[in-house]
Amino acid sequence: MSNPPTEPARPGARPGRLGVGVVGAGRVGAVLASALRSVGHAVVGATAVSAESRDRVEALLPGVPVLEIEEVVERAELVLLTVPDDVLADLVRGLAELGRWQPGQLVVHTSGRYGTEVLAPARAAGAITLAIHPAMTFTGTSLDISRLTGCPFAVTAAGPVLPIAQALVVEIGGEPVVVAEEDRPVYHAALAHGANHLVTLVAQAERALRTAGLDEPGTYLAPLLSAALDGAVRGGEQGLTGPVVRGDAGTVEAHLAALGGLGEELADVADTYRHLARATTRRALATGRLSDAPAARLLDVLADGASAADERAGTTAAGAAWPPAAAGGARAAAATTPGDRAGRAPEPATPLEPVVVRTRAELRGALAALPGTRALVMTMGALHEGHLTLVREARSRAEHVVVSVYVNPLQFGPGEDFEAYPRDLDADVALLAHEGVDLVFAPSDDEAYVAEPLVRVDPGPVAGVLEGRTRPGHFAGVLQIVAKVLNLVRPDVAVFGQKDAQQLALVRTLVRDLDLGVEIVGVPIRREDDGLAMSSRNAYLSPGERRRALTLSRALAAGRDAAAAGGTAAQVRRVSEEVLAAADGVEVDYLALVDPDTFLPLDERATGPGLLAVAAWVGTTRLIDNMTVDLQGTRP
Ligand SMILES: Nc1ncnc2c1ncn2[C@@H]1O[C@H](COP(=O)(O)OP(=O)(O)OP(=O)(O)O)[C@@H](O)[C@H]1O
Ligand SMILES: CC(C)(CO)[C@@H](O)C(=O)[O-]
Ligand code: BAL
Repeated sequence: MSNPPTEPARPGARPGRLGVGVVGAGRVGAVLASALRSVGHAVVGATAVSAESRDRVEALLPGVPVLEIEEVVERAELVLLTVPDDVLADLVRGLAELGRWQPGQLVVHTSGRYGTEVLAPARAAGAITLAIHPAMTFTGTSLDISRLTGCPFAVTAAGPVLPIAQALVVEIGGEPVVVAEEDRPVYHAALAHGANHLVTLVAQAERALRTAGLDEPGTYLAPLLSAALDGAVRGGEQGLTGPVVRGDAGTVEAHLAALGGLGEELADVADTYRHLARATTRRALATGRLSDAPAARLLDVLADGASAADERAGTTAAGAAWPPAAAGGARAAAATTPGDRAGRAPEPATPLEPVVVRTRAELRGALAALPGTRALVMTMGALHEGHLTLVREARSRAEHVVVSVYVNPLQFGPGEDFEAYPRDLDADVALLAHEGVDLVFAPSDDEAYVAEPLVRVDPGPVAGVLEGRTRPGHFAGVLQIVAKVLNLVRPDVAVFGQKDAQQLALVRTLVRDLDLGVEIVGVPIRREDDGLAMSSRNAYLSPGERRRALTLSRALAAGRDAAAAGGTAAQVRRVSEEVLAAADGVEVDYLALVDPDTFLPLDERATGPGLLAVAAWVGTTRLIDNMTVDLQGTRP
C-alpha cells in the first residue's frame, strides 16, 4: 500500500476546514469525500482494500493517500465511516478498544439503518457522533457529485450536535431531514423497499415481456414506468390505475393464469404479481378507491390455498379489516337498486362506472334517463379527496350526481398553466365510479363548447380584488362556464368548495342575480394531514416545494389563533404576514383579511367573522388557501 504524505492544505481553503479521513472508499465514501473536498475540506487519507476502491480513490480523490484504518483515524478531524452496515458496530468497538478515537473528533457514518448508538464506543472516548444518510443511489463516479445537490439526507445526532450534521449536509448541497434514532430501521427499510425492490420488479416485467416477444423491453417500459413513478411520488395512491383499482377480477385472473404458465424460470414473477396485487387491492380498499364487493372478488382470485383463509379472516397490514365494516353498505345498496342508472340492469357486485358523455346532445339523452333530483359538482379534473368530499355532499342531497370535468380555457390568462394543467379522465372516472356518481360530463376539446361567446357574464366588482386582481378575466371565465353548465344540467343543487372562496361567493351572486333557481352548497376545505389544502396543483410541487407550501396553511392558522385570542384585524394580518415572511422560497401574491361576503378589507374595529385569504407562488406553482377567523375585538 502506498503511503505518501498527508495532503497539504490548499490555498484559499476556508479557515473552518476539516481534515477528513475516509474509512471505506466505496461508492458513497469516495463521492462524499470528494464533495467535502470540493467545498474546502482537506481529505487526509482513505482506506481502500480492493483494486476498485483504489481506482476510485485515484479517480475521485486524486492525491489522497491510501492508508491503514488506524492511521486514517489518527490523522482525521472528521472520520467518515462508509463501510457495510454489518461491519460498522465491530469496527467502531474495535477502534475504541485500541484507544484510537480522539476527544472532539467528528465521527460520521452513512449507514441508513443506524442512528448514532452504533457509534457509542467512539462517543464514550469523547468523539462527536453523527449519522447522515443520503437517500440516493451512487455509481461511484464523478457523475454522482451533481446528484448530491438537493438530495435529501437523513440526519440523526444528539440535540446539541445536530446542527453540525445539518451543516455538513448543507455544505455539500444536500437537504437535511432529521430522523429520530428509533425511526432509522423503518426509515431505511422503507427506502430499500421502494428503491431496491423496484429494481427487482422492473427486471421481472422485462423478463415477462421478453417471453411475449419484445426484444427491448426496457425501452418499451421506460415511458410508462416513468409516468407511473412520477404519479406515485407526486399524487400517491390516488394515481393508481389498472385492473385492480377498476375491480376487474377477470383480467387479474387471466394475468395469473398467463404468468403461471411461463414455467419454472419465471415462477417468481407470478408469485410477486400475486403478492403485490393483493397488497394493491387492500390499499385500494383502505383508501376508498375500491368498494367491498369487487375487493372481495379480487382477493378470492388472488388467494392461493394457504393464504385464502388469512385474507378473509385477518386484519391486513394496511389496517383494513376484512370483511370491511362497511360491507353491504350504502354503495352496495345503491348498486343493487333495480332500474338504477340510465336504464342499465343492476350489477350487484361491480362498481358501477358512471356514464361518460362528451357532447351536449349526449348529455341531454343521459339526463333524460335520470328521473328524480340531481346534484352537480363542477371540476377541472385531476380529482383528489377534496373533490370527492364535494361528490359525497352532492350524493347526500339528491338522488343522482352529475360531475363535470372540463379545463375551461376562458378562466386561464396568458402565461398561466392551461396547457400544463393535469388531465387524466380515465383516472377521474375510476374514482367517481366508487362514489356512486351517475353521470360525468367531460366536453371534448373538439366540441366548439366555449369558443368566442358573444354574450358574456360580467362578474361585477368582487371579481376585481384578490384572485381577480392577479388573474384579470378569471372570474368572468369561471362564471361563463358555471352559468352554461348549470343551464345544461339544470341541477337542484350545485356543490362548490370553500377552497375557492371568492369563486363560491361569486357563484352565489350569479345564481341570486340571474334567478337561476339552484341551491348552491359550500363545502369546507379538505386538507392533507399536515394542513396543506388539497389542490390539483399540488401535483406540480417537488418534495422541497411541498414542504415549503405548508407555510400557507401555517400562516392562516397563526392568524386564526391570533383572532381567537382577541387580536384586532391588524394584529391578525401581522401575525400571518410574519409567518409568510419567515419562509424561504414562498413568494406571496396577497394576504388579506376581508369580509366573507363582500371581499372588502376589514377595518381595524371589525368584529365577527372575517376571511383570511392567501395566494403565493411556491417555485412556479401558484397556490391559494383561506380560513375563516372570528374577530372578538377584545384585545386593545
Ligand atoms: N381541498 C379542497 N377542499 C374542498 N373543495 C375543494 C378542494 N379543492 C378543490 N375543491 C373544490 O373542487 C371544485 C373543483 O375545483 P378544481 O377542479 O379547480 O380543483 P382544485 O384542486 O382546486 O384545482 P386547482 O389546482 O385548479 O385549484 C371547486 O369547487 C373547488 O373549490
Ligand atoms: C368551477 C370550475 C369547475 C369552473 O371551471 C373551476 O373554476 C373549478 O374547478 O373550481
Ligand atoms: N379552482 C379554481 C380554478 C382555477 O384556478 O382556474
